[in-house]
Amino acid sequence: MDMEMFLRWAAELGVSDSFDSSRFRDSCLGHSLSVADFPLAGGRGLGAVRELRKGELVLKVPRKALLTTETMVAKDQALRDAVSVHGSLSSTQILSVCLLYEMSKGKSSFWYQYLVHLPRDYDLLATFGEFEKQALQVEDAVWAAEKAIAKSQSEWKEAGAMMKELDLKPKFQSLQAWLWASATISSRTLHIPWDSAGCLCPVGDLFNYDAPGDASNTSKGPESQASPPQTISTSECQSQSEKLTDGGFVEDANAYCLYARRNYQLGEQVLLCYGTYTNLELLEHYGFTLEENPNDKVFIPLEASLYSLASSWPKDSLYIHQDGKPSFALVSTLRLWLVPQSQRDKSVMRLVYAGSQISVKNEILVMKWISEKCGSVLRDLPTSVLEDTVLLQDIDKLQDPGLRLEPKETEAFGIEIRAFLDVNGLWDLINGDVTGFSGKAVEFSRKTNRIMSKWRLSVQWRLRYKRTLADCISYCNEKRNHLSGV
Ligand SMILES: C[S@@+](CC[C@H](N)C(=O)[O-])C[C@H]1O[C@@H](n2cnc3c(N)ncnc32)[C@H](O)[C@@H]1O
Repeated sequence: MDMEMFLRWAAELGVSDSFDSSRFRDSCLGHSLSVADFPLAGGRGLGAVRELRKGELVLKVPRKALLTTETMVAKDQALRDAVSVHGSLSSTQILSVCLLYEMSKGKSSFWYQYLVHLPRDYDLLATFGEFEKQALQVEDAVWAAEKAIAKSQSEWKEAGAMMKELDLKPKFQSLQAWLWASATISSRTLHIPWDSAGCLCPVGDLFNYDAPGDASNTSKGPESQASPPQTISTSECQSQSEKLTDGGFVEDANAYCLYARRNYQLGEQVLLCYGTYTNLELLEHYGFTLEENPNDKVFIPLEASLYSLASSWPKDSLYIHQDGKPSFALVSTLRLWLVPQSQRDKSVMRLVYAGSQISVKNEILVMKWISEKCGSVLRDLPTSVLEDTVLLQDIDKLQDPGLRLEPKETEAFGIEIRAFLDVNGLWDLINGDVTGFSGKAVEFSRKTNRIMSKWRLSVQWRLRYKRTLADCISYCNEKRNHLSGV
């Protein structure tokens, strides 16, 4: 019902998924898209209500509906004055303050119908507590979380004077509120050319994420040669569709235009590509990871001499793909590194830069080196793939709203789950119901559930990392066997 009011409000502002927005005053959706729940791929999202073709315009959001610093300031003199005084803040900090200010207006905000549908909580790295952060285990990831947390705190402090000047209520000035606003902006804004902070795009920010590289599928839906169904002002935006497979602000239309990035069948979730991200970056900026991410990269610690040798390949090109294959640059660098310095002559260098194998012996050494390195990284981590798999199952049990644990189940809990229950003082709650006599399901507080979701994401991330290393070991060993003719 609430959602219906929101979609009607958006329709009144001209948001539309139809060629003739004036015919659809009750809802801005229904011609191409509808809001639906996709529990395995992002939760609330947009589904196709008919077959959609790649490149077709599926949603148009007029400029006046967008939440940008510009549109918010245009409606409020006090905000305009504060923004002009605090020009030293970054545009993202300014947009965060504007968003909190707009939230503080409650029902009197022009965007109230949109604001009430924003998520209450986020799982971005900057919102992780100590326990969830340590659960990432891998040094680079823990460091990324620390950096994100510290950045949010310092940005919040810097924006303090502006929030004070706007006389925001204490709850809107809190770090908690700041984390909410900056996570909203990080995970929901779309790019606009006139403000690097981007814009919040009502309805347009309901699209869930599809990794680039998967957009090539054209076989599922109808063939693109068929004559196009009538779509919204296609002519206005078509010239842009080559450049923007997913969407962008179109000056001529004075609106944000979003396009189908591939063919979709009726009922399928319509996805948007927000960019190319590794799983750690997805976690940092959007608060989720993908089990299958063609852009994921696993970095392993390498010797300093290897980095200096790899000057032809940037440091961030030395990694392992999610499917376990070492990157081209990593293999090339190692080929050279494993040749004794005295033998690195012109012919060797030529082979290395051409991306060719130097010799069977060298290639075997390369595969052995990578496999052993991955093995040692895996051994040095506190838990194994198997332990993490069991832990994820246990977290899922704890997250089950109808949770009723048998005593033997809690006795079998591993160290980490015990530590979680200790740190959060939850043993009594668990044990109280373990007797089974109460017949009542264990109910965790909202705060505990939030921590659990983040902890689960950390375990999911590190498990995916370890699986990639294990796959890399198999890949290298297979290659070695093949090369040695085993
Ligand atoms: C722009 S919003 C998309 C709409 C969002 N699901 C909602 O209910 O408002 C982006 C957020 O959706 C979620 N999300 C998007 N794509 C996802 C995916 N493929 N898997 C899991 N979560 C996803 C993440 O929480 C992300 O921060």
